[in-house]
Amino acid sequence: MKVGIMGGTFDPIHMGHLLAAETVKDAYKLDEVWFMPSHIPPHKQAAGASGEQRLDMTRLATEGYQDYSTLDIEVVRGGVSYTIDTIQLLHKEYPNTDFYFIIGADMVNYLPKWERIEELVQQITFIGVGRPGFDLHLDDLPEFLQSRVLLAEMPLVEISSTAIRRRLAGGKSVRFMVPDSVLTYITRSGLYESESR
Ligand SMILES: Nc1ncnc2c1ncn2[C@@H]1O[C@H](COP(=O)(O)OP(=O)(O)OP(=O)(O)O)[C@@H](O)[C@H]1O
Ligand SMILES: O=C(O)c1ccc[n+]([C@@H]2O[C@H](COP(=O)([O-])O)[C@@H](O)[C@H]2O)c1
Repeated sequence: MKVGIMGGTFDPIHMGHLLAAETVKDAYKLDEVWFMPSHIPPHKQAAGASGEQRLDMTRLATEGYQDYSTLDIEVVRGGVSYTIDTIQLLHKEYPNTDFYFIIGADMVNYLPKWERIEELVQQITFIGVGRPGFDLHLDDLPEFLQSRVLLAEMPLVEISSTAIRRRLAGGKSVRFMVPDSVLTYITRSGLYESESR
């Protein structure tokens, strides 16, 4: 089985994440995509919403799609969510599955700084997608990475969780930027009413 892992802070999950997953799934004929909220992201400030809230929103966004699901493994593990630790666990639990890690162009450029990246690229293939404001090409990456990163073309989506949080704090609409079920959750729980970061 071929499974895409869409890792993220998902604070909140938005249409850019969902479209990236779908485009890669289609381009590389993956059987499923598993969305995986991190506990503490390795390279940025801790999330605004709690791990449980980000899991709830991710579950709402993926439920009802039989080829999408949500993995709670990093939130349950706690601590800083280094991908190398997670992938080692996933390989143990699913020895017959090929994993592909889906990332946006910002993360492709940042790959050389990932924890134990030399080891990680031996264990997983990355698939990068475009994101407005970030160049997506592999020439600047070290050679050991270039052959382990595939690219997929996707319609560029100029949406970020940061912009969504800002809009909500400013009382602006984010309808159609996030799934309706996620918007209802945000509104009911009063998340992002003020700008925390
Ligand atoms: N609009 C987008 N198009 C393509 N990829 C995206 C987009 N938004 C996020 N991604 C990718 O999805 C993954 C998870 O992103 P993340 O949850 O950090 O969202 P974000 O919008 O970048 O958040 P923030 O604005 O809080 O930094 C990353 O690999 C990121 O590059
Ligand atoms: O393992 C690392 O060093 C590492 C560094 C940066 C990002 N990641 C992972 O990449 C995914 C996207 O990261 P982020 O911070 O954009 O949500 C998420 O699953 C992170 O845990 C992992």
